[in-house]
Amino acid sequence: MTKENIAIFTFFGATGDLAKRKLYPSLFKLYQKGYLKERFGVLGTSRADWSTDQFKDAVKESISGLENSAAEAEKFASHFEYVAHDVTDQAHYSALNDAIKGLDEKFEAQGNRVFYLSMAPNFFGEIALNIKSQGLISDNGYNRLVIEKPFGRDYESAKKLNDELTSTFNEDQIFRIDHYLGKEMIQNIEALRFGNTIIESLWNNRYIDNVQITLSESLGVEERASYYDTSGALRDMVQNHIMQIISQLAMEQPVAFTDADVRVEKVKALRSLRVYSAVEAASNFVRGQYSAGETGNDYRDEDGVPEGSNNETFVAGKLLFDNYRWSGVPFYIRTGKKLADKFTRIDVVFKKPLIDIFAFPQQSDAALSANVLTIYVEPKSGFALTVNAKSAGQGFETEPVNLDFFQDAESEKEVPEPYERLMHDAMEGNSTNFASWSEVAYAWKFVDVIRRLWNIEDPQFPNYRPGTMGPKASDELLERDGRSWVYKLEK
Ligand SMILES: NC(=O)C1=CN([C@@H]2O[C@H](COP(=O)(O)OP(=O)(O)OC[C@H]3O[C@@H](n4cnc5c(N)ncnc54)[C@H](OP(=O)(O)O)[C@@H]3O)[C@@H](O)[C@H]2O)C=CC1
Ligand SMILES: O=C1O[C@H](COP(=O)(O)O)[C@@H](O)[C@H](O)[C@H]1O
Repeated sequence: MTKENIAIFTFFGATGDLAKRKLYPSLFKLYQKGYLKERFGVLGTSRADWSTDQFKDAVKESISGLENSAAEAEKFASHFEYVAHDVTDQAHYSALNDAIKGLDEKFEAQGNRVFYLSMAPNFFGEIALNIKSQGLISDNGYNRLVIEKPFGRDYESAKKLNDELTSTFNEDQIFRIDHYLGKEMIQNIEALRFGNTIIESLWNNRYIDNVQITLSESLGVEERASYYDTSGALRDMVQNHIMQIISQLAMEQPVAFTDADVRVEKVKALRSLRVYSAVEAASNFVRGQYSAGETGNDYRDEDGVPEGSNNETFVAGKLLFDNYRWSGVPFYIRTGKKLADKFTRIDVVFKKPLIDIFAFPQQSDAALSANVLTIYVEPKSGFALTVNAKSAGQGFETEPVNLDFFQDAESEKEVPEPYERLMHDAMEGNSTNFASWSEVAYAWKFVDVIRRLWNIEDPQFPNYRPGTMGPKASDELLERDGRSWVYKLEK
């Protein structure tokens, strides 16, 4: 049976892009599924001088197409209220407090509060401090802070932010959103590994040759240059999403499938990630920036990108763990904008059999292929294992064949959107799929070395064409180890 959640949400940045495109539709889906019923309220706030009716209209607009009837949308929107407020104006938090208390009383929310910061990160610390000093914390229900990315821009700034947040909220009240952790197939990594003896027993350096993680995007920087040009692919995708994926792939089996136990293992994995010296970083990481394609612009000529920007729109790298399970197994990663296609996949490449008995005495021309387990995260959800099998026929040739599983359209429909899943988890107090401070800290320490190196070296940009899989140096990174990317473009 679906359990009803009871809470008052306060959305800071309520008129913003993320709130309208993702947060209200996700709350609405929770409402349609019965996780939210009567006892929830939403206070939206930002500087815009909106009335509650205007806010309700914006909410209805953002869920249009999802609702079954106008009455359903109206009923959902009746839980929303708006207060115009500048988060830097301390005195005005009392208005928010009154509105939250009013909603709490109206919807009998028992003092449960979720503060969702969907604003530019430079406001996060200040809002958290004011939530406490201006008395927005309830003393009868729970108080949780959901916080958007980016969490700092290096270790130092992240630490400062964390200190500000933890002066109001305890670690178990802070939910650092990483929407990749809300994706179905990322969550499936744990099921696949710890639910299958045949996989977990081979999940180590005796049997795995290398692991490849690709987060490929076909769009360019679009309208987000002001943010993206100060971030770049390393901070935007590697420090958070890729580090989270890698920690799930590399961690040891948790004692139990609880948030505390999973976090312990993810942190242990990240602690054993080798933090490079500058020299090692230079040889193990490559960056790229896209040029004009047949239609678009060079990145440097995109709207809002400063002339001559050295910001990277592509990263590839090789990561190494210094621990018993993974010593000697490279984890190759790559991500970038304006690549060949939009997809996310993980390829786990197993070692080939030590002896290829079919190659001797020359019974077969074809060498055995390495077994590859591919986790397809998006756009399709599923996994495939390539194994060598005998080709049908008189002779004895082997060929790789696929054992695969893909979710069908029916089950895809059941899969919650990442934000839907994560907001539900936050109400449930389940932080398994949120980044803990220690994970964030270790990820920054790893990334900072590369960033510092790139800040002082002048790159040769642009160095890749749209529609490719990035610069040549990304392929060379693997070729030099006698390997290649499993996913490559057909020539
Ligand atoms: N958009 C996206 O796809 C994604 C966004 N994020 C993260 O989500 C957060 C929000 O992003 P996004 O929605 O795109 O940003 P927007 O710029 O679209 O929205 C910012 C919001 O903050 C409000 N705001 C700005 N200054 C103040 C202020 N002084 N006091 C009160 N309200 C203020 C704005 O309203 P007003 O101007 O009326 O005050 C607006 O509602 C960021 O941390 C971003 O990194 C993360 C992943 C994806
Ligand atoms: O966090 C971010 O992720 C998106 C890619 O997310 P996806 O779910 O569409 O794969 C990326 O475009 C954006 O730059 C980054 O901030």
